[in-house]
Parts: sequence; C-alpha cells; structure tokens
Amino acid sequence: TLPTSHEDPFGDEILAEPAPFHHALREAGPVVHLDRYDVYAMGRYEQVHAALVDWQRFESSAGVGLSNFRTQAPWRPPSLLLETDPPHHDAPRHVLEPILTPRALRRLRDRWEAEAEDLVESLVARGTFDAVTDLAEAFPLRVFPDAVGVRREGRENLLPYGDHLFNAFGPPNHLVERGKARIAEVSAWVNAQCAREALRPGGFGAQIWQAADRGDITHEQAPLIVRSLLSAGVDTTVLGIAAVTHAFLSAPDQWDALRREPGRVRVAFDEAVRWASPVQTFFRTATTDVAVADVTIPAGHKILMFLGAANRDPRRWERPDAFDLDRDPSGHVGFGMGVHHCVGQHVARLEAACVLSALARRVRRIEPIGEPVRHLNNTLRAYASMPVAVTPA
Ligand code: HEM
Ligand SMILES: O=C(O)c1ccc(C2CC2)cc1
Repeated sequence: TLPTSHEDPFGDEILAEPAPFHHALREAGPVVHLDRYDVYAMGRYEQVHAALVDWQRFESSAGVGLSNFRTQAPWRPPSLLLETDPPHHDAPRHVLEPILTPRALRRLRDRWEAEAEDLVESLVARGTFDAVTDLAEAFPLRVFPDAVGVRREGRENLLPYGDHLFNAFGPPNHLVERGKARIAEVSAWVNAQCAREALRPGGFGAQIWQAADRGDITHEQAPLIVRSLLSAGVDTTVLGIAAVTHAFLSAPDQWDALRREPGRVRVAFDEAVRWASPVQTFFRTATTDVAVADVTIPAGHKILMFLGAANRDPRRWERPDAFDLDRDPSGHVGFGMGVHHCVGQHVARLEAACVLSALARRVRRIEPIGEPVRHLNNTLRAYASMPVAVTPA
C-alpha cells in the first residue's frame, strides 16, 4: 500500500522547520507519494542510501531537481557531473577527483590556516559578531575563489548564483521567482569566470583546462567543469560552517570537549553535516518500474530523497537529534553516496577544520545573543544571521 501525503515540503512552513515533516514521512513508510507533485518521497536512511548507490535505476541525467530534463528544458546547461550518469559522468569525475584530494589540498593548508587565524583574531577582538555574515560567509569567500583561480571583482555574484541554483532544484515557487530578476546577469559573470583566460595559473580551474590539453576531457567540457566548482563549492561550505557553529551554540558542553581535544575538529564537522544536512534534498528519476519495499515506483517518475531526514533516522542513529562528538558520523548521507558522492568534501572539511581550529584556540566560550534567523531555500538548510558573543581563551 502506498501512503500518500498532501504536504508541501517546499512550502515556507516546512522549509523553516522540517523536523516534524521528516518524522511523519519516516513513520508513514519506506516510500510515500507526495500527490501535490506526483513524486515518490523517501525519508528513511535505508531507502535513501539504497537509491543514492543505485544510479542505474535511480538516474541523475534527467536532472536532480523536480523538473525532468527529458520533458522540460533545464534553466542552464546540465552539469557534466551532477546531472549525468556513467559513462558520460566518468571522465569529468576522473578529472575533478585528483584535483580535490586531501593530498592535492595540502599546498593550500598553510594559507587557509593563516586566513582563518586572521579572521578569527579580528572577530575575537570585536567580542560580538554575526557568525553567518562575518564568519561562515567571509571565510569561504576569502579562500575558495582564490583556490579556483577566480578574480576578486564580482565575487558578490557567487552566493546569489548558488541560492538560485539550489532553489531551482525545487518547484517554481516564490523562492525561485525571487532569484529570477538577477540570474541572467549573475550567471553571465559565473560563466565568464570559467573561460581559460579568466583563470589564474595553478588554480583548480587552470588544472581542469590542463586536463583538456591532455585529452582527458574536451575543451568544450572544461568550462562546465569549472562551473561545477563555482556552483557547488560556495553556498554549501558557507552553510556547513554556519551549521557547525549553530551545533556548538546548541551544545556548549561539546565546545568544551572540542577545546580539550582539538583533534576532533574533523569529526565535529562531519557530525554537523549529519546533524544539519546543509543540502537537504535531491531528486532522482526511475529508469524502470522500481519495487521499493511493497511499493512500485513507475518508470519516468521522480524520487525525492530527504537527506536531512535520513541523517536523523532513529532506525540508523542513536539520539539522532543530538550533536555529539562521541558519535561516529561516518556513513551519513550529507555528502550523498555512490558515484555522485561529493567530490568537494575534502575542500569543505579543510575549510571547516581551519575555521574551527582557529576558533577552538582563541575562543573559550561562544554563546548566542539572539535567535539564528533562517534563510529559506528549496534545497539548502540556510541561515540569514546568527548573532554570537565570544569570550577570549
Ligand atoms: C558542506 C559542504 C558540502 C555539502 C553538504 C555538499 C553536498 C553534496 C551532495 C549531497 C552531493 C551529491 C549530489 C547528488 O548525489 O546528486 C554533492 C556532490 C557534489 N559536490 Fe558537494 N557538497 C559540499 C561541498 C562541496 C564543495 C566545496 C565542492 C567543490 C569544491 C563540491 C562539489 C560537488 C560536485 C562537483 C558534486 C557532484 C559530484 C558528482 O556528481 O560526481 N561540493 N555534494
Ligand atoms: O556540478 C554542479 O553544478 C553541482 C551543483 C550543485 C551541487 C550540490 C550538491 C552540492 C553539486 C554539483
């Protein structure tokens, strides 16, 4: 029997506070039909994980948003990684992966640690600040575009681009409307930065173009692969850093634990990605009639995977709603899983580790001086502001 829900997971109410809907979705069954969109929703870890690793039956090449690329033109040329499946997915992935490994990022670590020290020093001197705008947005925008090789002028286009991109994976609601006014101009800037002549030698972007010179990908593919970095690599890390800050604000005893053992910054970030799931949802398309539990998902229909619900599924996690540094968060689906598993996760982890290590050294206590304010987005668990006060160590 196919449970049905008339709820709108892309409505402001559920976007603002998704936990009650996630709970109801998990309890309703392994697969629930959302009749508002005629899509098949999965909220439990078991089904989300199984769909993520089964690209043959749950494909990405019809788009990973609500719209089906086979019937509706995408708003931008499809990504050669996110919105393709093997074999087309293989070469772009094999080009990008070695550029973003922990070993490849080691050359950036000293500079990123210094930038984090410098930023945290200035914020501790202030005593109070906004952890979203002054920290979570400031740090990635300082270090990541430089690592890609993007010029400084126009970087203010990156966050609006990502905000619209992630809204566009959802239904055409007021959040998508809101981004339409500026997206042509913002997209023009992002696309222009992907051209070879716009990229600083030695950056991630230039390395992608060198892969085209070697024949590992074509020169037509190179700019789109650079675009993937600018699409996926900014808003996500901003929200990852905002989420780990929020996590520590909600569990002050965990901050003391981190300061006692600074080596736990890495598990802290992954536990925060599980706890908050900055990327909340993604779609797939059934390539054939797929039986999931006692339900058959008809070929051609969209499946909506709730990564955020799966990461708090009590069938998989003990005390799932607790942010707990003693937990082993490995296996969380906050970075996806399978062939599309986040290729930039090591970049995100290094950025977060630099920020968290600098904070753990310099800040004895961090506490909220106002409620965090949400920024609604169809796909992202986003914040508009997070006012905090810090006591120096
Ligand atoms: C906290 C930060 C991040 C989160 C939560 C995150 C989340 C995700 C998720 C859930 C996926 C899988 C999408 C799917 O299965 O359809 C993914 C894929 C991807 N991510 Fe990340 N990401 C983060 C940071 C980054 C960064 C910093 C970069 C670039 C440097 C990046 C680049 C990508 C790319 C290119 C893909 C597509 C991979 C493929 O399809 O093979 N991400 N990410
Ligand atoms: O390749 C892309 O353009 C791309 C855009 C957004 C993401 C989300 C999952 C982080 C991933 C890839």
